[in-house]
Amino acid sequence: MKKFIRGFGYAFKGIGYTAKTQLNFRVHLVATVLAAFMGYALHISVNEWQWLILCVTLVLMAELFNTAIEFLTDLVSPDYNELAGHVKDVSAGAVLIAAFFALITGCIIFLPKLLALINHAA
Ligand SMILES: Nc1ncnc2c1ncn2[C@@H]1O[C@H](COP(=O)(O)OP(=O)(O)OP(=O)(O)O)[C@@H](O)[C@H]1O
Repeated sequence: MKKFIRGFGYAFKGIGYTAKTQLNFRVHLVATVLAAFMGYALHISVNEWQWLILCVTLVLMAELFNTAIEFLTDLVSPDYNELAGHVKDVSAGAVLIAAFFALITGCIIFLPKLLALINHAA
């Protein structure tokens, strides 16, 4: 049981280290807080909350894996190596796809509500 709880500590340590060292991860955390605030303010449905939570999970997971891959690449290939470059580029591509999915989902959920709000105010 102690080992199981210690595992959580290591996981939080990894997330904390990523937040401390990676600007992109911090940007995604801020975007998460903003999306949650907008979801609350615009009264999105349970279904929409589920999509939002899926987006946040995908993006943060992709960013954590990308960071781990970057660290590992720097460890095994500190000098310039074409393959090491490809490894990092492919990994960054995965984050981009997750972020793009989140952006499109965010537009689908929030744009109609924001437009309705603007129309109502006009
Ligand atoms: N060892 C290397 N060999 C060849 N190309 C590399 C190497 N390290 C990085 N690159 C190239 O430089 C790009 C940026 O790498 P870098 O390690 O700076 O990552 P980053 O995305 O800027 O993340 P961070 O700012 O967190 O370090 C990579 O995507 C890759 O194209």
